[in-house]
Order: sequence, then structure tokens, then C-alpha cells
Amino acid sequence: MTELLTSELMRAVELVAIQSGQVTGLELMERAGQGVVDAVLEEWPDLGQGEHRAVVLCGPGNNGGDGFVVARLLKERGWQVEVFLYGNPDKLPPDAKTNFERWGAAVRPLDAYALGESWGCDLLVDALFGIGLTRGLQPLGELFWNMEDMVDCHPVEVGHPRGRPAIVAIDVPSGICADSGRSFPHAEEHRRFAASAHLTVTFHTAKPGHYLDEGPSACGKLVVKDIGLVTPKDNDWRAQRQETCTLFGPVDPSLLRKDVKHHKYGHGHALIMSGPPGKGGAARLAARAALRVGAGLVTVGCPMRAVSEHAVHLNAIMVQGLDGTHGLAELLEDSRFSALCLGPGMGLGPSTGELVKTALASGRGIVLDADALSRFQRTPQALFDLLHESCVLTPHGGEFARLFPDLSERLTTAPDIGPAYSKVDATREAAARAGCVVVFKGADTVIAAPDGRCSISAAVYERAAPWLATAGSGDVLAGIICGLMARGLPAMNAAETGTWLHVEAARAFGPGLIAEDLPETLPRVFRDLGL
Ligand SMILES: NC(=O)C1=CN([C@@H]2O[C@H](COP(=O)(O)OP(=O)(O)OC[C@H]3O[C@@H](n4cnc5c(N)ncnc54)[C@H](O)[C@@H]3O)[C@@H](O)[C@H]2O)[C@@H](O)CC1
Ligand SMILES: [K+]
Repeated sequence: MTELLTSELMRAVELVAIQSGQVTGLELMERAGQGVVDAVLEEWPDLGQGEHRAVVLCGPGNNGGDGFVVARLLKERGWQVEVFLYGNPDKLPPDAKTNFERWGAAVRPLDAYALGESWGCDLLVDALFGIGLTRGLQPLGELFWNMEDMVDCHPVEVGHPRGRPAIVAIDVPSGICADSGRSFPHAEEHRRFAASAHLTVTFHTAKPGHYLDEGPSACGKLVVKDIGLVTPKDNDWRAQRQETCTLFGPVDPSLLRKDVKHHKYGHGHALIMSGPPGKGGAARLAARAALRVGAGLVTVGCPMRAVSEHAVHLNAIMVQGLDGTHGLAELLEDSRFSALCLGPGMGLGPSTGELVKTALASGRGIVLDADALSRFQRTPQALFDLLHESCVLTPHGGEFARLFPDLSERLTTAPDIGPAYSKVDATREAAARAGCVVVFKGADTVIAAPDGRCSISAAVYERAAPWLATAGSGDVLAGIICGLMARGLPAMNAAETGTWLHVEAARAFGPGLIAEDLPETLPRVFRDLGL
């Protein structure tokens, strides 16, 4: 688990270190610049030998200051270095100004570079803006478009005669908000409003924006360099500041082990509600996932007329025909049902809403997904009034917008000032409003509890799982979380652990994955975890 710091918190950590006299801002800047050079040489060892050419693009703040340090350190290694500045050197903040002066060689205005498309270098350093970005950037010609093209289409080739540079972003690709991973679109005709990099080197700890929204694709690869800062642990310091969020993973295997002393009921009984005949596949996927993740028993509850369809497909999973809400209430008199899942394939008719209300009244652990969420599009508050701490909502972007239209709008409207409203902000607000755990799905899944706990469970960088974008994979996730809740995990733990396992199963299976493969790959994931 890694704590991710927003720009405000990062500044606060830096201030504590400087005020305590342990370090100066200038020393931190030197360490940051050195960290970037180290990361570049680790990533491209060929750049460690011989003379190379670098172009460093510096901005008007301390990110630019880091850039001047990098320029100087590369020059000391015998490189040819050209520096371009966005802004006025007289207005640089003190530490950046000192490093501008230490650089001491020519600095040309950025326009000369941005318009000139001078790509003939081995390393291009983006030191324009870091965590201090507060608004959209002025159009920079085709600079960002060319950077994206370079990253997407051209493998780095050190010494290529036409110059195919490795692109490294300092702290965060310029134009990307470090808190949200969002850029600030403007009316310029070019599509890119932020830099792209092969490698992004950040300091002390990653920021939420490295994992959210456009962040990961802009960053390329992310490396965190230690610059000797320590995040204060004391509660007083924390109490005065905004809450942090964590990058979740890996899971704690002890939560998943089965104790030899337990019989099947010791591992819980999950009830997965299904829709009408012909729509039962989603519930069966969820049920299979709940069973594979270790629930002792799993039952699919369905309308009487869907029993035979389920019966021909299911063996270890039981089928129970139910007579509407009355039937569900009667079934739940059996206290051994420890968690429920409603939504996948249930349909948008009134019966779905009624079944959800009956299930919620039982007070059991409940996962609501898909149609169980969309059914409440017109009356979200009616749903929120019934939710409790043992509930988990698992919306994708569309379902989130149906339940929380105002939050979704803030998240999708182009921001004009930074830090931009983030998926972490939106999920946290949603969880507080709903009074339960919310899993806002995507490659940048965010999970929040009503008490403010929040984590990002991202399928990006080395954990990318593009094959998860397949029909039914959300149903499987709902089933995994329900199975974990049936086993006794509290809602937040189940949501975080389930989301992590879901991605891990997709990664373990790899290309060609379909939803059916996910539950079947869980045993391999468990073996790899040492269970
Ligand atoms: N905070 C820390 O702990 C450390 C920070 N360091 C570096 O310092 C950076 C932060 O420095 P700053 O706070 O100076 O922030 P930046 O260097 O990111 O930029 C801030 C400057 O840009 C201006 N600005 C913001 N948005 C703009 C826009 N759209 N168009 C034009 N100007 C704009 C601001 O008014 C300010 O002058 C970090 O990203 C990192 O690279 C490192 O030197 C080491 C330690
Ligand atoms: K940058």
C-alpha cells in the first residue's frame, strides 16, 4: 500500500522538512535533478556511454528549476545540452533562479523550440510544469502533438541520425494535473493539451494524477525517486490537512486463506439474484466468481420461470426459485445467507427496485451493480436512504452518472482552474452521500468508504489489463466482492481485495480473456499468492 500525496500535501511535506532545518529547497532541487538523471540512465543504459545531445524545456517555476539542474548535470557528463525557457528568467522563484544562474549557458525562449520541431536529440526533458500547474497552458504549437506522436509511434533509438529522443517528464507531464490526471482543454485546434513521455520521474511518492484519467498514458512509465523527504506520521499534522488516498495492492493473503477447522458454512453463503429467463448469464458469471473466491456456498435466486434455465448450467451452485419480494424475504429468514449480489442481468423493471429494497432491509452485506443501480436513476435518494455500511456499489462511468449526475458533470466538464476535480474527489463524495462503499470502475478504479478512506486500484503501467474490457467482466467483479463479503470481509476490504484480484486474474490469463476465464483463473492467482 502506497500513500499518494496531492500537490498540496507534497508541498506541506516539503515545508516541514525545510522548516525543520534538515534540508534546504535548493538541496531538494539538486536531489530531484540528480534523481531524474539517474532514472534516465537506468532506463536507457546506452545514454550512460559517450556524448549525447539533450534538449531541456524549462518552465517558470521550480519544475523548471529541476530542469536547469538536469541540464547542468548532463553537461558535466560531457553532453551537448540546449535549454529553452517558457517565461521570463527574472521572474523565476529563488531556487529555480539560482539553478538558472548555475547553468550559466544559453537559454532560448521556448517558442523557438516549439515552432522549430527540432527533434534531433537523444533526450528531451519536459521540465515545464509540475505540481504547480493551476490552469490550462497557452497553445504551444504542435509541441505536445509531436511528443505524443514520438511516444506512440517511435521506439527510443539512442543515436538515431534523425533524432528519436527518449522523452522524460520531470514530476508529471506538463499540462497534466498532478491531483486528478486531467488536462485543461482549450480552444486550440490541436488535440493535445499536455505533454507525453516515455518515462516520468516523480519524487518522494507518486501523486494521484499519475494513476488517474489521462495520467498513466501521458506518463509512459513511472519511477519514484527518493529525495530524502519523510511524510509526517503524527495525527496533529494529518488532522489539519486533506485526507490522503492510497494505491491499493498487493492483497494480504491472510485475508483469503481458509482455516482447516471451518466447514462450508464457515465460509459463508452468497445469494446472487438473477433476472428472467434468457438473461441469467450475468448472474451465473457472478455466482461462479463468488464460489471461486471462496464462499462456502453460492445460490442463484431467480424467478420461478428461470429455474430450469439455470439448472441446466449449474452444478456446485444451487438454484432457488423465488416468488418476488415475498419469496426473497422468506429466503433471507435463513440467517446463513451472509451476502447478496443484485443487479447483473436483473432488468430495469419495477421488480428489480423492489427486490433491492427487500435485500437492503435485511441488513446483510450487499453488492449492487448494473441494473440495480440504473433502476434508481430517477430516484437516487430513495436508494441512498436505504443503503448501509455493509453495502458496496460498483458503478462504471455511465451508472455513476445516473446516480450522481452532479458529481459526474464536475468530472467531465473541462476544468479551468487547478487542481482539477478528480475521480478520487467524486468517489469520496459519492460514498459519503450514499453512506456506503463505492467502487467507481475503470482502468483507474477508485474505491471510497463513507468515512473518507479511499484507494486507487489501478490497472495501469505494469498492472495494465486491457483484456478486462470484455462483456461480463463487471458481473464477475460484483460476484468476487460478494463472495468475499460472504466470507466475512468488511465491505471496504472486500471491495479493494476483489478489485485487485479481478485485475490479477486478467493479467494472469492474458490476451484472449473472456469473462468466463476470470473465475477460472483465480486459483492460479491464489497459488501465486502462496495460499
Ligand atoms: N515540492 C517539493 O517537494 C519539490 C518540488 N520540486 C519541483 O518543484 C515543482 C513545483 O514547483 P512550483 O510550485 O514552482 O510549480 P511548477 O514549477 O509546476 O509551476 C508553477 C509556476 O507556473 C505558473 N503556472 C501555473 N500554471 C500555469 C499555466 N497554465 N500557464 C502559465 N504559468 C502557469 C505558476 O504561477 C507558477 O509560477 C515540482 O513539480 C517539482 O518538479 C523539486 O524541486 C523538489 C521538491
Ligand atoms: K513536467
